[in-house]
This record gives sequence, structure tokens and C-alpha cells, in this order.
Amino acid sequence: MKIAILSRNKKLYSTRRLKEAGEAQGHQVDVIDTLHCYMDITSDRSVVRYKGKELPPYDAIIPRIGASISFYGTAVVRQFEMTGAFSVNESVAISRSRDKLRSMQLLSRKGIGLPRTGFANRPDNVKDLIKNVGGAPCVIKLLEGTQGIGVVLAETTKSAEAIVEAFMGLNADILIQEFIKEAGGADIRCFVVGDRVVAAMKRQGGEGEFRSNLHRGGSAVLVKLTPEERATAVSAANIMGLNVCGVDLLRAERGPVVMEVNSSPGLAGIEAATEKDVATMIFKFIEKKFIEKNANAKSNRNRTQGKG
Ligand SMILES: Nc1ncnc2c1ncn2[C@@H]1O[C@H](COP(=O)(O)OP(=O)(O)OP(=O)(O)O)[C@@H](O)[C@H]1O
Ligand SMILES: [Mg+2]
Ligand SMILES: [Mg+2]
Repeated sequence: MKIAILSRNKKLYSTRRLKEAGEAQGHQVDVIDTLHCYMDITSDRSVVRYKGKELPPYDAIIPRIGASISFYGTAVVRQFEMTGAFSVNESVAISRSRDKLRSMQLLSRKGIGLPRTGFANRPDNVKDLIKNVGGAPCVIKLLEGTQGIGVVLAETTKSAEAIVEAFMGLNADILIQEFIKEAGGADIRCFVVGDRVVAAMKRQGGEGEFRSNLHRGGSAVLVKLTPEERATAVSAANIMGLNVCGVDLLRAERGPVVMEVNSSPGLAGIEAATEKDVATMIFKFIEKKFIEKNANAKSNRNRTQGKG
């Protein structure tokens, strides 16, 4: 098959591993810089142009779209879809997953376990907003945060109020969450491919740190999931319409709760912690989808996965 990886940087571990694994499976794998793609969107023939030339048609693409280029990146993915390429994650599903509020609304509608969460911009009653998620201690997050930056634990109602007010001063949307203390500063990354969790790791924050982000000094180890955790991760991926994703869970007393679903999960951490060849599993999934698509060649259109 002819497969393109959309990635800004061909030297990244995930990009290199995918290229290497795809080639080992006998595919032609090209790495294409997402932001360097351009297109004539009024043309009646869908093409993507790159380096002064029309790109040849690809059978499949693997979008690795960073959060900072979600808007242009998903437009490029959509254009590839219009050329008939199968995208491992659809553009609509990527957009859906990039919106934390929308994601949580969709997951909650389907009864997925979530930390009790409030969402606000200019709440007219900060005390009530905090009371609604169970009061202090609670976690307050800046929506644009990443790698644990902008995620704060408020130990008391007074400090929660002060933090919410400070965030309001930044004109930012605010997410406030019940603190899952019993998670013990750890979260579980479930790597989903198709309708299976193919690898899972537990990330533990450093001493005295409630955030488990590896960028904040956390460490990762292989973890064995309960059937309920597996089912929750697979359902969450399904609801989001993502074929390949990282579902982050917290182990709450009442069972697993989903913190977020990442549509471009990194391979480095998970492959190191689990010693699993996740990259090859992604290609096996693409091959299976490709065979299915050819078998249903008459109904040439892929149905969009997920709703809302
Ligand atoms: N409600 C919560 N209860 C307990 N721990 C939490 C809670 N929310 C977040 N954490 C901890 O803080 C870490 C960072 O939070 P989160 O994943 O929401 O933000 P982020 O990592 O900055 O965002 P992104 O994953 O999009 O980069 C989590 O991995 C988890 O360990
Ligand atoms: Mg996170
Ligand atoms: Mg997050």
C-alpha cells in the first residue's frame, strides 16, 4: 500500500517508528509535513499539492496532528479524505477530540465514567461553581494547558476561589474538577487500536506531585487493566470516533473515570514501558481496513464514525 504519515517532524520518535514499521510490512511510507501541504479547494478534483507538485493518491494516511495546528491540520486531513485516502483517524473525530468540553459532553451522554466536572467562562457565582463539583480539594484547569501546565490543585475553597478568579482575569475558559485523590498521583494511558486496548501503562507523578505527566518528572510502567478499564477505554474511543487514540483514565473508588482522549498519542512512552510494537499494530489495522474497503468497493464512501 501507499501510505502517508502527516507529521511536522520526520525525526520524532513516533514518526520514525511508524515509517520503519510500515516499510518492514512492505508498504511505501512517505512522511509529509502537514503545514507544507496546500490545496485548491475550489477545484472539482480533490488533490493535495506539496513541494510544487500534485501528490499521487495514497491508500491511507496516518495523521499526527499536534494540538497547535489542529485547525489547518484537520483541513489537510479532510482534503486527503476527499482524494479517497483512508485516514486512520477521521478529520471530524480529530476536531471532536480537540475540544475538551465537547468530548466530555459526548462521553457523559453515553454514560462513560468521568470526574465530576464544571465548565465556565464568567461564572456569576464562583462559590456555587466550586460547590457543584463537591468543593475543595478540587482541580482547576486552563483549557489550553498541556503537559500538566495550567493544572492546579486547590486544597481549600478559598484557594479554589482565588484560582478561578485569577483564571477569569486571563479571559480563559475554566474547567474545574473533583480531585480523584485515591488515584494517588497516577493515571493510566490506554493505547487503543481499532476496538482493542493494545498496550497500557501507568504513569506515576514524582514525589509530592499529583500530576502524572512524564514531562513533569513522572515515570511509566506496564500495567494490567481490569475488564472494566478496558471496556471504558474502548467505548470512549468509539464514542469519539477514533480508531487510534490514547485514553487517559484515573482509578477512582467508583471505577475508572476518563480524563481525556488523545487523537495523536505518542509511541515513545508506551513502547518503552510495555515493550510492545504498537507501530506495527497500527499498520495491521490499516491493512485490515483496506481489505474491508475493497470488499465493499461498491459503497465507496466511508461512513463517518461517531456522532456529535
Ligand atoms: N481530577 C483529577 N484528579 C486527580 N488527578 C488529576 C485530575 N485531573 C488531572 N489530574 C492529574 O494531573 C495530570 C494532568 O492533567 P491533564 O491531563 O488534565 O492536563 P494536561 O496533561 O496538561 O493536558 P494534556 O494531557 O492535554 O496535555 C493528569 O495526568 C493527572 O495525573
Ligand atoms: Mg494529560
Ligand atoms: Mg490533558
